[in-house]
Amino acid sequence: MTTEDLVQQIRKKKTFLCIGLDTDLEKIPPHLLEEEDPIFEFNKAIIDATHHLCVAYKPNIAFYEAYGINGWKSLERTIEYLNKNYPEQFTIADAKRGDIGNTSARYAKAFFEDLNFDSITIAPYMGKDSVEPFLSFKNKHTILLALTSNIGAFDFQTKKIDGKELYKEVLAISKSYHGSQNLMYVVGATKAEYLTEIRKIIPESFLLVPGVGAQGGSLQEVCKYGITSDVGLLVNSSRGIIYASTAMDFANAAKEKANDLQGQMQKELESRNLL
Ligand SMILES: O=C(O)c1cc(=O)[nH]c(=O)n1[C@@H]1O[C@H](COP(=O)(O)O)[C@@H](O)[C@H]1O
Repeated sequence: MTTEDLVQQIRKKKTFLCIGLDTDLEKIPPHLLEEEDPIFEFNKAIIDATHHLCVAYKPNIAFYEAYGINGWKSLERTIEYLNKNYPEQFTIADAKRGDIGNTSARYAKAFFEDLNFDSITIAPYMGKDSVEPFLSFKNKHTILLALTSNIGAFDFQTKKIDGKELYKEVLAISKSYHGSQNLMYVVGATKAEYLTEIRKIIPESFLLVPGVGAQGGSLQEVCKYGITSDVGLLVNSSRGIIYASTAMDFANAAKEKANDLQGQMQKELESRNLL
């Protein structure tokens, strides 16, 4: 999917919500455990109930790898279901990969070609040759971790090197990578006040912003500091939406939560004349 297609979807649906499919057998409604593939059945129900309220889905790969071959099969069925039934959705493999060049090239093949995701999250720590193999895929997007939502972000990301915070170096240096037009960045919603500085370095790039909902980030603050004329934001919520209820009505409860966020997003877009 191109960035232009994504922007068009955001304007059409009046939402920049990304729903995180962090599907955990210990948290899904117990009645689903009787199904042959409970993870897929849960995802399918959530997707069918919420697709009109969001523009992206982000399965976090850890939640699938945790169940071995069966988990991987559930992931495969989920991305196939999305690509077949909702091809307008932007899909994010939250895999946080990145390795020496030839290994990164294999990760890229796995997620972009075999599974056919639109994008993948990547850790920038190993540098240029670990990121560029992902950037060589046309209309596929590489979402580089810049300033993450967790407390550990302060261990390294905000530390200064030659007087400049490391996350700012990640943003500035990555712009020189071959294929950098395919880059997006992760900035945690819990770090919204940093977005003013971030936008000085990457004024237009799309940001994946997790941390609204369970981690307490504010959608309004994220918009205040991070929104662009093309919106430039995908705001993710996982647990806050998908685990709204563990009863039979779980998909409907998830829809209500997504609907609430969509309404707030529409308000933010309308108040800035971005629709
Ligand atoms: O790359 C991510 O998506 C990510 C980056 C980050 O800085 N913080 C963060 O929470 N995430 C992911 O976003 C999701 C957040 O989930 P909730 O806190 O349940 O909404 C999880 O899948 C995290 O792994």
